[in-house]
Amino acid sequence: MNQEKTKIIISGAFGRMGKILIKETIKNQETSLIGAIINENSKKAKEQQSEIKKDFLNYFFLKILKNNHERNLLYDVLIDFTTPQNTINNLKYCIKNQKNIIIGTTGFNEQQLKTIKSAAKNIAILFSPNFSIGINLLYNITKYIASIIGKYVDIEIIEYHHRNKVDAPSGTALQIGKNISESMGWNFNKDTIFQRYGIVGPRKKNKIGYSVVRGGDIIGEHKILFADLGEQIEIIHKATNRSAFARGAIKAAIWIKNKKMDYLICQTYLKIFLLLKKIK
Ligand SMILES: NC(=O)C1=CN([C@@H]2O[C@H](COP(=O)(O)OP(=O)(O)OC[C@H]3O[C@@H](n4cnc5c(N)ncnc54)[C@H](OP(=O)(O)O)[C@@H]3O)[C@@H](O)[C@H]2O)C=CC1
Ligand SMILES: O=C(O)C1=N[C@H](C(=O)O)C[C@H](O)C1
Repeated sequence: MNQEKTKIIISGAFGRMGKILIKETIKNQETSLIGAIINENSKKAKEQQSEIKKDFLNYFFLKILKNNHERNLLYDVLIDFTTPQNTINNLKYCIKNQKNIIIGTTGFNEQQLKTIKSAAKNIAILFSPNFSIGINLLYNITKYIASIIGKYVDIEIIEYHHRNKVDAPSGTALQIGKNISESMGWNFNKDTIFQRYGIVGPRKKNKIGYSVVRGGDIIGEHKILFADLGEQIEIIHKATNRSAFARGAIKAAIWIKNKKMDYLICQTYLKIFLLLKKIK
């Protein structure tokens, strides 16, 4: 392979996703891990620092980037699976240093989403709440089913995640709902049922209902139910290992390396994956 490796920095080195991203970036023949950023103010990060260095000592010397100055290293792409506020901060550094970014973080508010979109006037951004291939296929499958029976069935999205997840519903569940709403000509902000409690009355038509489950170490499960009278369709995706997300994000980083400014969200991601598969 003659092509130069994609130089990657990972933000959130000690997070659930950060750790697996580090492992997968090291394993990947087409990428080279330049460093990983920790939360300087985090007690947990200080405690885990020696542990993670020990873990990776056999592979390489993990460069922990502690301050903003250090981030101006030669890298191509930053991968960020952290928190909304930290992602917004990272975006500023990426714009300043003209580096592209892969965003996997979820839970952004409207203002933050606008900031991400406008940052794409300066750098290339691929932003997806779910980097697994299965979910990106499911986006299309559910839109297709909705286009045929969506007007007369009840559509419910049920998502299951681990007890430490802080945002709800998941970014993926919201994206599935937005895709269906858009394809049906519904208004996602109005035609959504996020809560039910007490005497809520019969279910209204043309609305998407949400249920959120949090427990134990569930990595991520999304179920889309199309319920009619006398029959139901359920489309289920289960993530059984975070490496599915990490590998997808790394593929995306390789792809975005030399791209100029642009903003791409998840639906485009499947096309990118298929393209990469064809190339190999
Ligand atoms: N798009 C996708 O495919 C997927 C998206 N996600 C999303 O990714 C995000 C992270 O998930 P997960 O790994 O489980 O969460 P974790 O809480 O395990 O990890 C988040 C990490 O971000 C770090 N962080 C926070 N602030 C800073 C900062 N200022 N500088 C550097 N690091 C910082 C935290 O450090 P500390 O704890 O030390 O403060 C922590 O290590 C979530 O939004 C989740 O929904 C998750 C899986 C797949
Ligand atoms: O926080 C998680 O763990 C996950 N978050 C993403 C989301 O909010 O959609 C994706 C995945 O299901 C895991």
